[in-house]
Amino acid sequence: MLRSCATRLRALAVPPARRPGAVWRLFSSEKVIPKDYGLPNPSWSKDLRLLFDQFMKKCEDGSWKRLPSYRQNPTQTLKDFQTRFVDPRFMNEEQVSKAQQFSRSLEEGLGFEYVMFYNKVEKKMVCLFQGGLHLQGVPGFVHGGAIATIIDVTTGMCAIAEGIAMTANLNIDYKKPIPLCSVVVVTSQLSKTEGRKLFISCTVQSVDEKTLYTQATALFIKLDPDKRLT
Ligand SMILES: CC/C=C\C/C=C\C/C=C\CCCCCCCC(=O)SCCNC(=O)CCNC(=O)[C@H](O)C(C)(C)COP(=O)(O)OP(=O)(O)OC[C@H]1O[C@@H](n2cnc3c(N)ncnc32)[C@H](O)[C@@H]1OP(=O)(O)O
Repeated sequence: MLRSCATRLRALAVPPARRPGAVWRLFSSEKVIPKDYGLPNPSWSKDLRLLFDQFMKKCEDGSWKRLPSYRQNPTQTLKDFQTRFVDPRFMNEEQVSKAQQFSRSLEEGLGFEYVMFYNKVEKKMVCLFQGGLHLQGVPGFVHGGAIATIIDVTTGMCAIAEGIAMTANLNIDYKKPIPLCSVVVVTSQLSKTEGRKLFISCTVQSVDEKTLYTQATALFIKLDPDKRLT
């Protein structure tokens, strides 16, 4: 398993800016096309590609939607969020412009490789996740903090589908270690809403659904537009 992961990573020896789909600066207009990280790349295993294809098929009737995923939030989304929730005294424009989504900040194939699909009717978010070699905790297995991250991101996107929300509580039961470079399915579902509180359940399972690696519950709170975060 580790060997095949390393083989795929050798295909990534091309600098990021030269890879197809990477962020390109077009010199004439300085227009920047952000890369969508929720699409296959050479580091994706056969398992991840197969599952991706299966979910793309489910998208054809409109019941599921693939979520595009970027390193940086779209400018307008970021502006709206800051204007509504952040005290301007605590904003550092330079830092904000350089900041990246944590789960997308590692090199392709070595960190979090994932794509998410959302079913609006079922209020369900599915994340197909392959944890790379730089996410190691116990030798050969994915670090518990990395597992918590992918759960937070998946439950978080499930919550954000209801409105801008932040994690207030995350409870995780680690039941079996997740082998590095393997593919797992993270499924989260909105189970209950009480006012601004969103209760979300989550499982991390093997592709064949025979192994339950991790189970979690999360509480997200929809942000109150009358309260600043800082
Ligand atoms: C945020 C997204 C922004 C933009 C989206 C754009 C693009 C998306 C792209 C990528 C996103 C990727 C997904 C990322 C997901 C990651 C999410 C995070 O990791 S967030 C970071 C960790 N969380 C925090 O730092 C939050 C820190 N806490 C707070 O800021 C506040 O506590 C809060 C959560 C904002 C809540 O404060 P409020 O003043 O708004 O609420 P309260 O009046 O205190 O409480 C309301 C209600 O909720 C109950 N409650 C609050 N906290 C808890 C808790 N820990 N446990 C249980 N219950 C809690 C409280 O008792 C109240 O209940 P009620 O009285 O019954 O109404």
